[in-house]
Amino acid sequence: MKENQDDLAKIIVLENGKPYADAFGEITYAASFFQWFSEESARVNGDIIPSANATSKILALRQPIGPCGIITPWNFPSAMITRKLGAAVAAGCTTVIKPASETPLSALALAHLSEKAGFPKGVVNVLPSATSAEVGKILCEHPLIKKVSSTGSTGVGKLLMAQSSSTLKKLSFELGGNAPFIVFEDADLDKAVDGAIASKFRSSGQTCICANRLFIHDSLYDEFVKKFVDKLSKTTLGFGLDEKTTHGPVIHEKSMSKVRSHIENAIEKGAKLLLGGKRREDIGENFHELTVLGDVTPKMKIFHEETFGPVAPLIRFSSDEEALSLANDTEVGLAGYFYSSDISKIFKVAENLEVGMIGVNTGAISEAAMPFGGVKESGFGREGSKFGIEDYTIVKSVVLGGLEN
Ligand SMILES: NC(=O)c1ccc[n+]([C@@H]2O[C@H](COP(=O)([O-])OP(=O)(O)OC[C@H]3O[C@@H](n4cnc5c(N)ncnc54)[C@H](O)[C@@H]3O)[C@@H](O)[C@H]2O)c1
Ligand SMILES: O=C[C@H](O)CS(=O)(=O)O
Repeated sequence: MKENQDDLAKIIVLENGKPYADAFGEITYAASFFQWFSEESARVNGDIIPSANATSKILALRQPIGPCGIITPWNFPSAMITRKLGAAVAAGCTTVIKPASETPLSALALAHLSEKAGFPKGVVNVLPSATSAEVGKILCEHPLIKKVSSTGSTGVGKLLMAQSSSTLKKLSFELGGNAPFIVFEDADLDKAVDGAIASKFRSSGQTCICANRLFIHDSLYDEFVKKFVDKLSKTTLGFGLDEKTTHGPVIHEKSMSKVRSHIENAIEKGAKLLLGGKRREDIGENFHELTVLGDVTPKMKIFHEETFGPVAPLIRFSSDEEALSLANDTEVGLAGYFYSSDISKIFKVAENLEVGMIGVNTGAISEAAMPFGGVKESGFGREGSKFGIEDYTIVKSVVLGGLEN
C-alpha cells in the first residue's frame, strides 16, 4: 500500500471526492491496520487453566471463526476495509468483501495488492458490483459464512441483524453516530475551535464520528462563533486533485437532500445562519458550502439526526448537567468530544457520556491502537486495538482428563 500510496489516494479522490491530502492520509491510516494486526497475530493465544479436578487440565484454544462477510461504506473506501480485513486475516479467516457501490475501485485495488503481497488466492474475495441487498442477504443467511462485520447506517445494521438470526451469525456492527461536542466554561477556547473544525468538517462532515451537535457554554458562545466562523471562512471547496482544495463534495444527491433538509428545517424553526448555507452547483455536482447554524434547539431535525454533511449546529448551554443531559438525548452512541481543564470534571463527564469513544481536548481520536466502536444503536464489537482480532476468533475449551495427580 505504501509503495502505491499515490495511486491508491487518487482512486479514492476520484470515486469518493475527498481532497487528495485526506485520501493520502486515509491510505496511511488503512495500511496501519495491516501493520497493527500483523503484530497482533503473534499474540492470538489460548490459556492453560487449572481445573478444580486434580486429574484434569483445561485448555482454552483460540481458533479462527471461519469465512467472514465484510460490508463497508463509501466514506473511507480503503480504511473501512483494512480495519476488518487486517484483523480477519491475522486471525486466520478468509473474507468476502462487499464494498459500497459508490466506491468499488479501492476494494479491488486492495484485493489486487493483497495477492501481490502474497495472500493466497481465495483469502480476499471482493464483490464489487453485486447489489447490496442481495449480497447482504446471502452473507447473512449462508451457513458457510461464520461472521459478518458491517460498517454503515444503523438502519442497514438492524436489517443485517434480522437476516442473520436464521444462522445465529457472529456479528460486529459499526453504525450511525450523532456525536456531541461540548465546550465547557473552563475549556481552552482556541483549542476547542480547532478541535471542532477538525471533527465536524473532516471529509466534509461525512464520517461516523464527526461532531454532529456542538454544545457551547453561554459564557464562551459569542467568542466561539467569531473564531469558528473566521477560521472556516478560510477553507476552499473544490475538486480533490486541486491543491487549493480543503473540502470536497458530499457523496450523492440523497446526501445533499438531507443536508438541505436539515438546514431549511433548522432555519424555519428559528436557527440563525452564521456561515455558508448554499449548494454550490457552480463548482460541480453535490458541492455544499461549509455551514454554521446558531441557536439550534432540540426542536430541530438536525439535533436528533446524523447530518453526515458539512453543517455545524451550535447549541447554547448554561450548566454541566444540562450539557450532559442534552448530549445523551439520542438513541445512538458512537463518539463524543468535550473540552475542559478540570480533571475531576473530565472523569465525571467521560464516565457519564453514553458513547463508545471520547475525545477529551482533542477532535481527532482515530488510530489502529484505539478500540473503535459504539454503544446503544451505534452497534457492538470493537475494531482495531487488541480487541479487534478477538471478534474474528472463537474460544474452544478442551478438558484433558485422567491425568496422574
Ligand atoms: N460506525 C462506523 O465506523 C461508521 C463508519 C462509516 C459510516 N458509518 C455510518 O454509515 C452511514 C453512511 O454510510 P453509507 O451511506 O454507506 O451507509 P449504508 O448503511 O447505506 O451502507 C453501508 C454499506 O451497507 C451496504 N448495504 C446497504 N443496504 C444493504 C443491505 N440491505 N444488505 C447488505 N448491505 C447493504 C451498502 O452498499 C454499503 O456497502 C452513516 O450512518 C454513518 O454514520 C458508520
Ligand atoms: O466514518 C467512520 C470512520 O470509522 C471514521 S475513522 O476513519 O475511523 O475515524
